[in-house]
Amino acid sequence: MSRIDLDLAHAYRPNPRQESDYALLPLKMSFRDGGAYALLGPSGCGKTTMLNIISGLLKPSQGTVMFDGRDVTNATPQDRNIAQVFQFPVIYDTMTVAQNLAFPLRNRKVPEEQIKKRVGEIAEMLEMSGQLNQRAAGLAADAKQKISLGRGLVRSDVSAVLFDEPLTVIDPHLKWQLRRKLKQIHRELKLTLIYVTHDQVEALTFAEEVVVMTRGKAVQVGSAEALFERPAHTFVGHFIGSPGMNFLEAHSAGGMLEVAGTRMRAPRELPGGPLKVGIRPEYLKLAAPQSPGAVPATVTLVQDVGTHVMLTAAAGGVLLKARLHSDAPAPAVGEAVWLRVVDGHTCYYQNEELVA
Ligand SMILES: Nc1ncnc2c1ncn2[C@@H]1O[C@H](COP(=O)(O)OP(=O)(O)OP(=O)(O)O)[C@@H](O)[C@H]1O
Repeated sequence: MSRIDLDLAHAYRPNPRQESDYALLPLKMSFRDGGAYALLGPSGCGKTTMLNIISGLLKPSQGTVMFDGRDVTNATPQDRNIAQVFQFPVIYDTMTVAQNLAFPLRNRKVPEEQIKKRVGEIAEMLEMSGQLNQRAAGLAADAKQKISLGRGLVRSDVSAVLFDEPLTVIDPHLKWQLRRKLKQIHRELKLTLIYVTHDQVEALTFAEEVVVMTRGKAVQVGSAEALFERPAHTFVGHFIGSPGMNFLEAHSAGGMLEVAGTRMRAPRELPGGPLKVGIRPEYLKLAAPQSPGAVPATVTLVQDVGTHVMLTAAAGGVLLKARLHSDAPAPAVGEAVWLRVVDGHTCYYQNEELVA
């Protein structure tokens, strides 16, 4: 297992001049030895580029990749000792499940006894013990992908295991199980795992730390809780959560804050000038008229989804979402309400970056 340090940028085109020429803007990042990471972001943000640079399939156009302090920028994936699991199964159809799982070990001339033991362990973790002697050709797509996962995890001496959207072909029910399995396997094997996905639920359930990416930038690296409670960038606020964080234009001066046309005392020290106030739907609450931290709003939609009521209300030219308890009486569409937008959970942004 290795600690991985990146200090690099990548442009697919020669002579990059502007930000948009880069698939990855200059970044410095470290992956802890034995950590479970997810690279999360929308299509085209640079996740696969970063993964391929780590594996050695792609050389960064500038900068370095270090494994345990060793410069591996010019090393091949084999030299880096990386295992990779791709979106679609990469297995040998003519071999049995056991032979497929054993393949990476036989390649490395691991003694047969150890191979048998390790293959047995991995098959058990993936609940494939009963299929070990079956030919891969006859198996369903998700069983084949489980073999691919197993082949990625079977060697204990790899620097890291990299996954590129490995659950795409898996049906939703099994996806849930496999995500939990991978987490359990990580706890047992303590491998360094890096997992690319555009699905926040997948990232947040699997990883200890999630790297949130947008347009060639890693905007935040943090735990699920940190990304939820203190998004470092408005993009993270939008992207994480369902629905994402609410944002309102605000202005701060001399200890006072004006939010959506309502002046209030600033709850803590804030930088002066224009700000964005961010509050998650989970923390946005109905409040008494004129109460501290609240702004007036008009209800535009009330959706009772059983576990909670999702309220949509217009304030300061934007639509805010509030997740309310189902058992409390919900206001009606068209009703004038007050919503507490400023409390202990509120985050403050300037130029899209968290400032308080
Ligand atoms: N081989 C290539 N040549 C030129 N441009 C590329 C190449 N591969 C990717 N890109 C561009 O680099 C940017 C980042 O792509 P990348 O595939 O890393 O994103 P991603 O986040 O993995 O997206 P997806 O989830 O769609 O795979 C995109 O603008 C993409 O069009």
